[in-house]
Amino acid sequence: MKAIDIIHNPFKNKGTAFTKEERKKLGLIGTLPSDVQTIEQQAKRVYDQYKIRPDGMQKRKFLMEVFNTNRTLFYYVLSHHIEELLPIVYDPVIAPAIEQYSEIFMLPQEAAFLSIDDTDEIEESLKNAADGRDIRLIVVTDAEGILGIGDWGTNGVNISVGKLMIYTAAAGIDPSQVLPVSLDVGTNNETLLNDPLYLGLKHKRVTGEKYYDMVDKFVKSARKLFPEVYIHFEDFGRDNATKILDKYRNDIPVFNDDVQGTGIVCLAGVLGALEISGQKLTDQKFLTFGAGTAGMGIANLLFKELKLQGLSDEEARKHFYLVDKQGLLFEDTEGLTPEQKPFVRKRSEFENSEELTDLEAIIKAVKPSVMIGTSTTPGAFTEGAIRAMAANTERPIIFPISNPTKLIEAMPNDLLKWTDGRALIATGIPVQATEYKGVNYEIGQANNALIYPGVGLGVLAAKAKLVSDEMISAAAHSLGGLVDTTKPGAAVLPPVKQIHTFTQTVAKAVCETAIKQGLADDSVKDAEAAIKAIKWEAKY
Ligand SMILES: NC(=O)c1ccc[n+]([C@@H]2O[C@H](COP(=O)([O-])OP(=O)(O)OC[C@H]3O[C@@H](n4cnc5c(N)ncnc54)[C@H](O)[C@@H]3O)[C@@H](O)[C@H]2O)c1
Ligand SMILES: O=C(O)C[C@H](O)C(=O)O
Ligand SMILES: [Mn+2]
Repeated sequence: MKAIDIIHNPFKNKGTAFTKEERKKLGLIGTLPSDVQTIEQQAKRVYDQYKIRPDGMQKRKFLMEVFNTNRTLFYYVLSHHIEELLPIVYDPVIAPAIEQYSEIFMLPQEAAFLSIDDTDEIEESLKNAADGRDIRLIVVTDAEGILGIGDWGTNGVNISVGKLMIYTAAAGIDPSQVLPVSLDVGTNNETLLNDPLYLGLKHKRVTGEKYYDMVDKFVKSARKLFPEVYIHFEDFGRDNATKILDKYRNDIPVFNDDVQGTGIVCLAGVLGALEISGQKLTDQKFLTFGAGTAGMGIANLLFKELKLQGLSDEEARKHFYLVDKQGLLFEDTEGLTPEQKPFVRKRSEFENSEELTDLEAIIKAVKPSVMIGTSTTPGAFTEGAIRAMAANTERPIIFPISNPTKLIEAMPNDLLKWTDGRALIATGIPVQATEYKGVNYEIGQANNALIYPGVGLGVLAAKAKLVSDEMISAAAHSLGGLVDTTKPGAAVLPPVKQIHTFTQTVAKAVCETAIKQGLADDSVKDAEAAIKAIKWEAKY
């Protein structure tokens, strides 16, 4: 290999840290400045440069340069400053980076770009992008529902890249074993279609059979080329997310982060909140505001949990109230999705069912104790609605988790004010602790990023054949007991700064459950040892 190929390969490059011996052996003599640096010195240089960049996007662009040049150094810096850098490489700054992808494009970041216009090239494309690497984990998106910002076509590849960064920084997944994938099926985003710089296919989204055939071809080619690969689906549209998950989940290890990852982090958050309030899950009434991919993923996981706690199917269903664009969802509501149908209510339960299209009126009629917002509607949790909720519930559990920041249903400081400090809150984006009447309230981050890296590490360590409901439930429960709930203002979830530790906890729970269920590879007997064996560290 030529010197230039080594220095320009982010998996191999060590930059100024190549030792004298390595420089000699690799033909790098004279291609670098003389001083040989340690990774600590390089990291200081990177971090100092990062600090002087003026805003989130500039900081992100700078970090992407490091990512493009030297993966080990990038992950060293990212994992040492995870709390500070997470919002830059991931949500919320990832949102404008996706919107501007075509304009600021520099390098394809070793992603695989699959085109619906050339489906016979899918296998070849995956192979080229992997470039001989042993791929164990794929994050794939068709970008129809990027966060809450909608359809971003091939620009959405950034979410695959960003989610994978967190896998490595939080859980120690080997970055040379991952592959971001963009399924380019076209876009319905007019801004992109009219943008001469747009880098994706310039036609409307292909749907129906042709679309599902492409997804299938991708899944089959990926499993053929990389027989153990675990496939994480991200930000597919509402009509496809659960459908695709259900198609594959009984055969191969797959995960839909918006459905399952969000379900796990919200269940963990609700359990954390109930630890603080001292209440029981089976006594709660759940209102999901936004009954789409994430909202139904959350409702379904809470529903399964109620059943695990002894409730019958029928009893458990009674605990749920779904609200979507149409208002409270009833049996006769037009446009129900297959996921929503099992959870709808009867009009006869309410005297004023016709009026239940407005959140405040719904809250007054339903009296929920838990409300989770995945509606992509900023400010939807109004003062009136929240005061109405607080009037019926001592410790209302309120999670406005729509992303990015501009779409959040309410900000924690308002929720605390409107409930006189009684609300138990978690948000999707990171929010600083906030003071109210002398108490410092820590705000838990109910973002699936707290969960999916640990789930993935557990699945990969187990070499799991499938991702079962039991593994999902074990992940949600494993976060319990990590927060000191006796402290006034305690968060409902553990803080991001502890992500390295609790990711291990989640991974162990997932891997142990796989072993117990006979879903792990026969060679895997001890979860902790299996996790340790695959953990990658950012060092030369
Ligand atoms: N924090 C997390 O970990 C996390 C995870 C997944 C999704 N999310 C966020 O949740 C939001 C939704 O994501 P999704 O994947 O479920 O999208 P989705 O499109 O599948 O679902 C959104 C739902 O909200 C409904 N909706 C729109 N306007 C509404 C209104 N005014 N009132 C009530 N409902 C309304 C839509 O009809 C749809 O059913 C996004 O902002 C996303 O960023 C957060
Ligand atoms: O990406 C995130 O921040 C969480 C989630 O997957 C989302 O779609 O909003
Ligand atoms: Mn998502």
